[in-house]
Amino acid sequence: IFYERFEDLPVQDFDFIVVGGGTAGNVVANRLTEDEKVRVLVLEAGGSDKDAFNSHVPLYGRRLQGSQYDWNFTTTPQAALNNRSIAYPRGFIIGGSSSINLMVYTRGPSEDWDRMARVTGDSGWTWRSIQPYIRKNERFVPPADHHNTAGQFNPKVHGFDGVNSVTLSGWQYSSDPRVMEAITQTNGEFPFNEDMNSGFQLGFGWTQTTVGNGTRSSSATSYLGSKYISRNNLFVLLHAQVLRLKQTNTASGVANLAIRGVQFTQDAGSTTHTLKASKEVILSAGSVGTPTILMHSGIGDTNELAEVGIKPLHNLPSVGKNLTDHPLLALLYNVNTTDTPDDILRNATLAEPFERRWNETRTGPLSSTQGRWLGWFRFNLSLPVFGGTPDPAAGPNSAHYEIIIGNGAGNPPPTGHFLALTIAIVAPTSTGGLTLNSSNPLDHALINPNILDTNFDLAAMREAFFAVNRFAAAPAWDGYILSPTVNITDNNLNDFIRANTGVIWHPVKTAAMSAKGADYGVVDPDLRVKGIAGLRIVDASVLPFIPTGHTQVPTYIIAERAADLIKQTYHLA
Ligand SMILES: Cc1cc2nc3c(=O)[nH]c(=O)nc-3n(C[C@H](O)[C@H](O)[C@H](O)COP(=O)(O)OP(=O)(O)OC[C@H]3O[C@@H](n4cnc5c(N)ncnc54)[C@H](O)[C@@H]3O)c2cc1C
Repeated sequence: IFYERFEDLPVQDFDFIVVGGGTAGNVVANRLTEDEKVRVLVLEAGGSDKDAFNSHVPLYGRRLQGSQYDWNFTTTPQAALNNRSIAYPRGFIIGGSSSINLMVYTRGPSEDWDRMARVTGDSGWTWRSIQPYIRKNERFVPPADHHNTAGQFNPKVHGFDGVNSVTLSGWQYSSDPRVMEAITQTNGEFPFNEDMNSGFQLGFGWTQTTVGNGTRSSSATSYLGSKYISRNNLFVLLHAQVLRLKQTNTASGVANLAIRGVQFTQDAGSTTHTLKASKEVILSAGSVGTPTILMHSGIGDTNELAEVGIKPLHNLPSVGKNLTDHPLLALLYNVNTTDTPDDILRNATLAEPFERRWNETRTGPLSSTQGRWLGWFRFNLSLPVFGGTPDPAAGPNSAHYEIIIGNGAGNPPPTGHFLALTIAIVAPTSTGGLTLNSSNPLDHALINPNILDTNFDLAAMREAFFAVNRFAAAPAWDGYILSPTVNITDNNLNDFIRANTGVIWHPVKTAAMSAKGADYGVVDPDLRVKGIAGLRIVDASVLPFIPTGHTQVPTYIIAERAADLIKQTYHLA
């Protein structure tokens, strides 16, 4: 049941307290409360998604950025991006970032998972081992327009009985068949892949999204859907911002440190409450929230904490380190058609009939995202431009860059119709970090993804730019693409990249998993915090490498397995 005020909670003793009702946190809360004897409290800083219209309409997904449902973080000035600070959205709403993201569904290549298993020494993370968790999460459903999807995905590699809806686009645009034509015309450089979620990702395929019945499927709409939230052992307290974790034993010495207490506020710190879990606290506040809470609790690099006036409790220098994200560069092309969502996105009057249609039938252009196709490709690393960098990819079948084909501009200017060919570098080598600005847990942390810091990442962006130009030059686009919206030559390309690159909002690694006994990392492969009893981390921050794909599905998979690991520990049903 959802609660708005601490005073309304009917009980105060819980087996588990989940910090953050986001993508991962709601999975854990759902699975643990399958056992009726277990009582779970979720503390979520944001509010309800009920009236968040833009969160439910797939086409309007971008409108959540910068809204009341966003934490509205910004990065520190990014040296390689002309010192620009860029917006760093994270969901401030039940469902977390799954309620504000762009819904792309990618599991990454099998090599991502096998590398994670290898490095952490836990075979439970291999591609083969995680298959049951993919199935527990995924419910593949027909698209909103019920078109024939034969050849657009491979049903053999999908789950149809999970909790979280996944589908193909339910609205077709005239650009779509041209993509297929361009694929066949580009001499095998950009091959077709029927299903990038099979474990083999390379090539172009149709975008799969976390949408069902023309509506966003978030961890809130799915894992906290009506049949689960009505459980009388599941309690979700909204508007509850966790400030710190609290030690719950008094014995000194790291080996005995136990943390099962949580201090939180519902009124920006005027009043605080402290609750204790009898079994575990599960930290699921995301790649920004989780290291921030750890550090304010005295868990992190002891010297750095002392510098901002925080009393160190437990030295774990990897907390907040190695923050990594995917650099993103959108290339817009003017097109010779009005069959794009640009008009709907910029003009409320033109949007009105489509909104009515969506309200009545959950169909039409609002039922789908702008993302049409995704392509995953590798560079020839022997090119001098890469300067001998060892292959940063997870393996020989894992991509270095991604091309996202979107219909229409993300934020359309007042006139024009567009095709967006957006580049993401999915095997970046730059890493940054997250540190505290002050000892006040209500202050935002300093977030530095250090985008394009390395020569490899800049060279990769340049090469991907040339690749996109080759794809856009295919005859299939004759009469459709009129021109790029900006004139870029080899000479001004670096300037263009530095002035326009952003991120795709996939921060990871800030509380990374490492092998048991490793002298780095924050959690063991079973996601328990190293050297602390009673505390686990379950969210994107534990990923030890940035996925070769978008991060929500890896997060869901980690959360599904984490729930199983917790159940095993306590012999739960
Ligand atoms: C704009 C945007 C677009 C994206 N697009 C895609 C996409 O298309 N496909 C994809 O795969 N991935 C996408 N991602 C990334 C993906 O959504 C995230 O990687 C994933 O959702 C992270 O899940 P999480 O559980 O780690 O964190 P979150 O889902 O962010 O959950 C963290 C939760 O903790 C809460 N919280 C934080 N601090 C506190 C605190 N102190 N007290 C209480 N609660 C707290 C937050 O409010 C939030 O609800 C996108 C992300 C963004 C922001």
